[in-house]
Amino acid sequence: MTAPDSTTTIRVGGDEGYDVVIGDGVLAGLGDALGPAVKKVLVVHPSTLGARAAALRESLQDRFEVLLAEIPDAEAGKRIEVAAFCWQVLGQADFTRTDAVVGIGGGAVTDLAGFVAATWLRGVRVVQVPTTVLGMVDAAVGGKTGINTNEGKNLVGAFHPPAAVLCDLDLLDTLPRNEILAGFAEIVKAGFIRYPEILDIIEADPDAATDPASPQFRRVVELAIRMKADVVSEDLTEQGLREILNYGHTLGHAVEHAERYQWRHGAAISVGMAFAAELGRLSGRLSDEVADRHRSILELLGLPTTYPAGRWPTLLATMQRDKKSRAGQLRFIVLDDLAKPTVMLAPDQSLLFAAYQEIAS
Ligand SMILES: NC(=O)c1ccc[n+]([C@@H]2O[C@H](COP(=O)([O-])OP(=O)(O)OC[C@H]3O[C@@H](n4cnc5c(N)ncnc54)[C@H](O)[C@@H]3O)[C@@H](O)[C@H]2O)c1
Ligand SMILES: O=C(O)C(=O)C[C@@H](O)[C@H](O)[C@H](O)COP(=O)(O)O
Ligand SMILES: [Zn+2]
Repeated sequence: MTAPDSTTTIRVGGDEGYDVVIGDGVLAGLGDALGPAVKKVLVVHPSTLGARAAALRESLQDRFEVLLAEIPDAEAGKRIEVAAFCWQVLGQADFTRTDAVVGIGGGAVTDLAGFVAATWLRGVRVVQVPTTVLGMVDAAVGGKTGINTNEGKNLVGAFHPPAAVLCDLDLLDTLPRNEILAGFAEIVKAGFIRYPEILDIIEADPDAATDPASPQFRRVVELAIRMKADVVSEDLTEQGLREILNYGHTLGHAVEHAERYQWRHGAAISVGMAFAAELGRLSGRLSDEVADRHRSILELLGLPTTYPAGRWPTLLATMQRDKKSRAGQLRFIVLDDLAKPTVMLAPDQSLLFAAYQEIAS
């Protein structure tokens, strides 16, 4: 496999179509992505990317008035108080509807920055600059924005597609290895629900696949983004098809909540996919081979696939608030086979418990 030294552009369709641009150095295109009408720009970033954000301001300030908003790291940034802080900055700077927000950071930052952009004056332009693998392949693409509440994950939010997504692979140079691996949980998800080629590439050589300099990495990242772009182009507001992107998330979000958001999202989703595989197997939909492949590939990547047995009642209670629930009935995404996701409606409590027993530690 030869590494593409060029830039790839994946178009997301729909009423407000936009490009996801992937490659080395693509951040240089940020000024053009913001567009000619924009006068003021708020760059939202975590402290870990303070130097990057300052450099960005330097590079943009001959064309725009640039403000920086440093927010708390990771999930601590996805809170209403942090959104209120950003609204205050925007208000004090007289941001108008022709101004724009830039989110530079991992998925937590792009979710918060997108939410601020969605709500300020009922919606201003946002350009997303994901700096984690997870942000590039999933969070920054698709226009789902939001924050957490005490009761659960992403319970408040809006669909607000970005004007562009710039996936500058150079930004991954400083990303710790455990964050790269956490991002692979969403790449594996894309492999199970749409592109099994992803699974083959990872299994053939996990070290190469997870090395941002390798052609294998570029291939799996692009396949995952293509999958997400195709799905959200067809169903932005999750009326149907988009629910497949929630594979592993029903239990995964409950694990994040139980862990008070101290676990990586990818790690929680890994446990959630192991659980979804068992649901598929025990309900007679999924072969042992495909179900077992979940655990083996996730463990190959050093991701967790088990969770303490005694936590089941708490997890079950939290899952009731899952956004896919309808009239108090739980709904899970499960597989009939590789690349054949479907909805399982109101599964019996005994089936859920039995599936949990299979992943309980
Ligand atoms: N909106 C969506 O469609 C969507 C999809 C998937 C996940 N998400 C959300 O994304 C979040 C998880 O995103 P994440 O895994 O990127 O976590 P994150 O945003 O918490 O970032 C992980 C850590 O990496 C650090 N970091 C980021 N970029 C770095 C870089 N280039 N170099 C060094 N350190 C860097 C951050 O400071 C943070 O400590 C969750 O809140 C999840 O709910 C949203
Ligand atoms: O984009 C989507 O749709 C997804 O479900 C992608 C998920 O990976 C992501 O974690 C998303 O934030 C979950 O959304 P939620 O609506 O279940 O909170
Ligand atoms: Zn996710």
